[in-house]
Amino acid sequence: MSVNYNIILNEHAGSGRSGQIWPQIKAELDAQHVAYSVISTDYPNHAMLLGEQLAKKTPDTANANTVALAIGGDGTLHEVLSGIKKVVRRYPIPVAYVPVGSGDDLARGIQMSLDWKKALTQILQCQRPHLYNIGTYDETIKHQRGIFTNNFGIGLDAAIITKANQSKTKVWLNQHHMGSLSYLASAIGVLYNQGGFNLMVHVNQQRDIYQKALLVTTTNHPYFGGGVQIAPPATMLDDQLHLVVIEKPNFFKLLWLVFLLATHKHLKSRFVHYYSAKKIHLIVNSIEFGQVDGEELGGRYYDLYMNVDQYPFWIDTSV
Ligand SMILES: Nc1ncnc2c1ncn2[C@@H]1O[C@H](COP(=O)(O)OP(=O)(O)OP(=O)(O)O)[C@@H](O)[C@H]1O
Repeated sequence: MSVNYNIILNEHAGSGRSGQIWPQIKAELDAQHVAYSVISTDYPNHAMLLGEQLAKKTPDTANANTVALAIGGDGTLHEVLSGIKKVVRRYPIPVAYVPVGSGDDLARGIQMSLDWKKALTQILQCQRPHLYNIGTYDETIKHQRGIFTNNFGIGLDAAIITKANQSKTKVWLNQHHMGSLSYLASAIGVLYNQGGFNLMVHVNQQRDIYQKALLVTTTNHPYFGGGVQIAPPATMLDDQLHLVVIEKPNFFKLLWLVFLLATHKHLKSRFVHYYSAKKIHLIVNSIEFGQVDGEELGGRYYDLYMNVDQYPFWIDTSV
């Protein structure tokens, strides 16, 4: 099947690494006589509008050969897919991305190559769409709906992402091809300052109340923060959302928890609670940082309903 790739390019992803690599990607596409068009983002969140425009102009027919190809990080793919999903379609447009951002956690989550050349091959040699889980959310206080390919986080992870996105260290680490460390670098200061908050979790018939939640992350796959395995058992193929709640211990136990997290043993800790379900309802009645796929939501209250859905990706990770 001959495919037409509609490229949405964020040259700013990976603190500009994406823009540096793009000429090489273009040369590869031209050498392989791939059919494509390309539009660059002009401002933050522009990829969402470009995704929406693509969904509006693409005929809603079976066997359409359009693929939306994001070039950037997880945030760029998130924006493209969010824009596409604004348009109700019978036949969804498959999405793909070349992971050239800072964290690239989705690529890790679906076991896609983190090397852009190999990742491009996994896209170009794909023969059919592959269905993966995505999350959908409905936040009823601010009446905000959306999707997440990776995770929706409240508390510590969101505070770390907010700090990383504002830090000069992220730029330096990206320039030295260590972008995934940028979240770790920001974690150090935030760990000490982040307070515990009140959380209600409603999953299936069960309601749990936490007085001092520190991190509340609902995820589709194991990774957040550039390769940290927050939910090791999660997979994007199991039709489930995975929720990890970490309660705030004292500072020394927190350092021990960080060690457990680094060695993937944190789920055994009494401060860590793990849920797996198709639907998750969370209430947070204090103002806490939030993040969706690494994009900052700012500080806010939450009355959050999340569901699992599926979406076609034009990526063949067996290549
Ligand atoms: N033209 C632009 N000017 C400034 N910012 C832009 C522009 N286009 C996109 N952006 C912003 O760039 C940000 C970073 O993109 P993205 O999240 O894809 O990369 P990253 O943060 O480096 O990687 P990751 O999400 O994988 O950690 C997004 O918030 C996006 O809105």
